[in-house]
Amino acid sequence: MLEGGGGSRDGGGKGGGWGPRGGGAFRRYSPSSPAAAAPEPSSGNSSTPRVVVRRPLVVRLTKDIVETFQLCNPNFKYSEALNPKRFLTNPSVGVANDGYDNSNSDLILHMNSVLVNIDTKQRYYVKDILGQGTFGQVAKCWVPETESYVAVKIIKNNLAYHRQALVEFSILTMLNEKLGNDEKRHIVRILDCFIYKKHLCISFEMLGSNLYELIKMNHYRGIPLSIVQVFSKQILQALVVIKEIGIIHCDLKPENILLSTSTKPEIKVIDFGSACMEGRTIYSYIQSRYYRSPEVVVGYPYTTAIDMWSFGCIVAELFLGLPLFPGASELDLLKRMIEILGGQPPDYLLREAKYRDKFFVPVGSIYRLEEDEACKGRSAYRILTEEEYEKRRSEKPMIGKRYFNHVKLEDIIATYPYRKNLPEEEISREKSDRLALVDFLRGLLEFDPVKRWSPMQASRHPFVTGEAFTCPFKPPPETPRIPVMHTVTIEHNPGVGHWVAAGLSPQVLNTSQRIPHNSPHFQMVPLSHGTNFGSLGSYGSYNDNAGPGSSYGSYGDINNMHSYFSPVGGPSGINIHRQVGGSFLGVSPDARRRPQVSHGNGFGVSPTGSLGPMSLGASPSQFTPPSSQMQISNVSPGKYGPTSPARGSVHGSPLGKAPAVGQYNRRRSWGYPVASSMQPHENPSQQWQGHHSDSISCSHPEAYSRGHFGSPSSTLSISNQSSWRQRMVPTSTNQNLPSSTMFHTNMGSSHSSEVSSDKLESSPSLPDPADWDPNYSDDQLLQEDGFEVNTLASGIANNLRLGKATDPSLQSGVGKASHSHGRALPSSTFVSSNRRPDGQYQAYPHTEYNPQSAYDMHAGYSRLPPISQNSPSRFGQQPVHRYSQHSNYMRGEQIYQRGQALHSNYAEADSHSSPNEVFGSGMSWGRRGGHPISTTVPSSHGRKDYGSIS
Ligand SMILES: Nc1ncnc2c1ncn2[C@@H]1O[C@H](COP(=O)(O)OP(=O)(O)OP(=O)(O)O)[C@@H](O)[C@H]1O
Repeated sequence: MLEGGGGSRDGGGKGGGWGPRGGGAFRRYSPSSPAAAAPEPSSGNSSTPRVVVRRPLVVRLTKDIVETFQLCNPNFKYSEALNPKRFLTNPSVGVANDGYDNSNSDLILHMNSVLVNIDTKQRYYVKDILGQGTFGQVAKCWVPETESYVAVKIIKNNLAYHRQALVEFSILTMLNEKLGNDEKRHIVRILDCFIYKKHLCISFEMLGSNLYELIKMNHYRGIPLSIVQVFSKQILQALVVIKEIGIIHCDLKPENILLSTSTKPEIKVIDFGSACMEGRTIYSYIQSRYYRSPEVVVGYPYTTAIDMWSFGCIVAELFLGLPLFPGASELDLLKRMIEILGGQPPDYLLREAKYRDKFFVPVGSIYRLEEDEACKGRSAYRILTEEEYEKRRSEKPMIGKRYFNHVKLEDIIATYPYRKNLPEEEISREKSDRLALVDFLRGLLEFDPVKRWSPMQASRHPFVTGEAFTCPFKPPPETPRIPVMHTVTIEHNPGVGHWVAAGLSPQVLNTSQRIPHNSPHFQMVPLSHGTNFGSLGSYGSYNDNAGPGSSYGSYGDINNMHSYFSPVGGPSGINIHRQVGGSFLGVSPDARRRPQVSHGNGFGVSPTGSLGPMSLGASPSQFTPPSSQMQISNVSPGKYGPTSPARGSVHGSPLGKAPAVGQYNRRRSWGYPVASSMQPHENPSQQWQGHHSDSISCSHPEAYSRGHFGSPSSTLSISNQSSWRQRMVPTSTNQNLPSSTMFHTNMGSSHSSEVSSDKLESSPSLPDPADWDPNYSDDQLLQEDGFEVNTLASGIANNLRLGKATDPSLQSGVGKASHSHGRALPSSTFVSSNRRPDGQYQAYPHTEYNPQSAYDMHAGYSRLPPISQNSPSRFGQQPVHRYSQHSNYMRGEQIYQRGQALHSNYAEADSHSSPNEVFGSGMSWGRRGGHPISTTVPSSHGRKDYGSIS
């Protein structure tokens, strides 16, 4: 760079530095200036330009560049808007929604994009992408007012995803309300919800890495038991609440448990996008395979107990660093369970299981009585051998390698290498802790869902409480009842309903649906009129005993008992307009049956205090006047994209989350005939024998009631959570909800929706899962149950429309209320669908790999080191491998990697690490002296190469 001595402010640049501050480098441009007019001669006189090299060139060229330019030209003005955009969304070419959306229906985001909640004027400045998937994108956003970051999930401009996101929103809002400001809350906070450019946006508190990433950072060595214990306790606290309000998460796995940004070891459960209500289980293809419960695998009606199975798998994996059941296929998964745990799913369950014959063969009379002494201990079914399976299905089952040196759970845990240099007394303490762990896992990984411990029971285990473990744990009864009058207040509003101002009912009952007989689940359930319970948490139920239809949150009688789900009243972004007697987001799946209900018979359940009318689980009378009939389309939910837990579905769900496919083969299918999912609760007089117990009886199944959620006065509004750090939305008496996301019930509009949706779904074919999923078969695309078509999300979407269009974007697209249909329909892109031979549709998102996804979700939030794009999230890996079989086993591949890495790394074991070191520098804890992996495969693949586990 030339420095004109004459022009230099410090007299020839002597000691003046370079640039505007140092002077000497530039001077204001002036046409009359000799320097500007003509270069100075390069002779050796005093005005000879000279090269000044004081700081690195790049620094000199860029530091204070704006001021430098302004010095040169006072008219120069810096405008960020003129900067070239750094796109965060890929592809970044706008092809729909006036150029705002890409071909995947994703909102095209770039650095510093601003998302605005039009109602509250809250602005979110996009700084990065935290995750991208079929649902849309999760962006890390800056909120200037609070000077903090939030995670905003921006849903694709697509009806199916939109609906599904509403379900997630509803459920999370409900959970958030339930939790209030509970210190011990371990469920992600939802902060705001709004529509921006036709995209539903949900903002969450910002969290850090997930548990899988944590394990990975620890080189797939288990984390110390003390940490496992802390996390277990917290996850259980979350599960207690989730169960209390009758929700099944359906996708619990390490990836969906995130570390909080606090300095304590604290986790939060995320991703309720697959969740459903107990008793309203539509989809049988749920849960990520490694964490899939046996009853789900064999197709038996499931309950919240499936989350406990997943939880057991997670606990084991946290300790071992490896998944306990890394099944390469469902047969393999079952075989591993049977091998490691001993035993198998009980006969009563197999008898009723939809897919029993796919995995089991009868080896005796299936009608023999379990109590029959001669048959005791012997099952009427045996799992198929690989050969039998192949013969039956004309395809070889995928069988993965075994990674542990031992077969039985007890041995795997006991022989897992201790951390190096552990003092003797530490070793003996850990030995005892491991015994407790085994006992704990036994209660969670119980084949019989009835005997499997509930969250409340598990949380009493010495492994969690830290008490000395001496003998097999006998859990307390599940739902000890407490007198209702001590816990609830009831308002009676004739014609409107009752509101139990406390708690939400945990359990759903729909006795009108298939109830397996001869099942410990159901056979002992003496139902009678008026014995429907709206239970209050897991500690009590309210027995109104007032006759048919008088149950809280349910209606009907023994033959037709229904429950409701009207979860949202609204967090800040959502409003509910009550029309024709009430409106709700998350209508009752039973809507079609409402005519059966007599007006005013039902009761609603409402959380205490802040909630007004219109409850979640309100009586039908509150939702639907006798004269009006909520109609929900009879078409299959899947047709429109089930709101399924099966979002990730590679198999079926139009919401198929392609990105997730690569990691877990998250095959899911559509609903199966919903069977009643009564959750028995034990007769208080009976003592559970824990997992050793054989005697389980069901007393009254609890009617599923829902506390009011979304009252108009509402209260449920997120903005009421005054202590929330991220309080985006000003408390407003006007339901705190942005007009942009107001929902109106639209009675009787289902048919039109059907038509609309049909159109949407008629797009061209996409890859068939059969092409890449080894386990795929058409019959696994589960048929939808006609009744259950109208479930949670379906209800939400089919019967609501986005109202008040203060957001211009609502004039069309997702936000647009269809006059005739009353439905929110995206104007532009929809998930491509593929009509299957069985008449159902499948839709697949056009998700592409996003090379830009080297997201640093940790920066500034977690003390954990940043994770490279290719390492951590099994979801973060986008669909390069989407339709590849290999992609399904990516994690297995990692196991190979682990096997290799272990040998070199274990020497640095730090035996004295404390739990808190997890969050301190490095991962100095959890290192072990060896590893129980028996099969070490040459690691020719890098982490990016997602090879097969087998
Ligand atoms: N509150 C949060 N804080 C930080 N990151 C988050 C948060 N919520 C989500 N993420 C990131 O975004 C990713 C996707 O979020 P989420 O799991 O809710 O979406 P999803 O479509 O349901 O994903 P999945 O395919 O894993 O089921 C997560 O894996 C996580 O990395």
